[in-house]
Amino acid sequence: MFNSVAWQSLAYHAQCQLWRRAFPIAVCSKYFEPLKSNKFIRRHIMLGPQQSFSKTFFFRQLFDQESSTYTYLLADINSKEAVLIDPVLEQAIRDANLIKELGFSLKYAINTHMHADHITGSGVLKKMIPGCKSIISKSSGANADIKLEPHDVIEFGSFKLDARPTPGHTNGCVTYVAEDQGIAFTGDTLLIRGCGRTDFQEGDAATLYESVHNQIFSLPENFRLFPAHDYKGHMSTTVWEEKRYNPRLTKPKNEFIDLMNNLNLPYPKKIDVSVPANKVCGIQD
Ligand SMILES: N[C@@H](CCC(=O)N[C@@H](CSS)C(=O)NCC(=O)O)C(=O)O
Ligand SMILES: [Fe+2]
Repeated sequence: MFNSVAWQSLAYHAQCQLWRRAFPIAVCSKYFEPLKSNKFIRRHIMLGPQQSFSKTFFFRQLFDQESSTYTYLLADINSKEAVLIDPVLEQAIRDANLIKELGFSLKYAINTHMHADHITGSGVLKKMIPGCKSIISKSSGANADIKLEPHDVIEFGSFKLDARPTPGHTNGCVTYVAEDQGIAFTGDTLLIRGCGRTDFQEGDAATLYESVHNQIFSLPENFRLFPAHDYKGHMSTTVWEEKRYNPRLTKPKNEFIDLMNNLNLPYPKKIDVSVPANKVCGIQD
């Protein structure tokens, strides 16, 4: 459980305690102030160990530069069953080629929500890969082969994803949690040091705040989080990090609502084509 960083931190802390005894208050409070509440040690421990993946769990993060969207390919290496989370239309050939090359069989093209900034690849992937089914939540209002109810479980090989409802950015937003791998795919509900906007579709800041605090921040702190977008070059985060450093979601609820209602962001460039197409889970013919 303790890695070398944690041991070093504890050794350092013990050393500091000895110094404190030898030189009370004046010297020590100046130099060892950060250790006062053990924050230093906790930071080292929580930034350290994250759960490793099972030996047969395949994980690949893919990126679409134009929309800054992350797509995730997950698979069971034994059974070869695979899923794609949040595929992008323009990257469908890239994704299908990768799946073919690796010898996987794509069971599901899964959406975290009805995207407003790009067209999902799930419709086209269904055409390209016979047997692949599209998935979105029932509360998204979109059509798909499978419409999820809250906490439905998606299975591929020996792995599963729990569909936690996290409305707020849209009504149908879902965070997919792979409990046994210590990871969650947050869509646009939680972005790294940010969150999805709440000023269109069925956006609601208070609902998003509750979703994050009840469904995401309640996960173990060492869980890794993978969002649907990042605009600053970051790739993943953890529950521990976001609970401390997310500049929006660490605010009290009333301040968060105020901030979200005054973001004044321009609408996504492709909103007028994306939303109608995503209502049917992407282009179908
Ligand atoms: N410039 C982009 C759209 C950027 C944007 O609005 N992103 C959304 C997620 S996609 S629906 C968002 O929620 N952003 C949160 C934020 O704080 O930026 C485009 O024109 O496509
Ligand atoms: Fe979105």
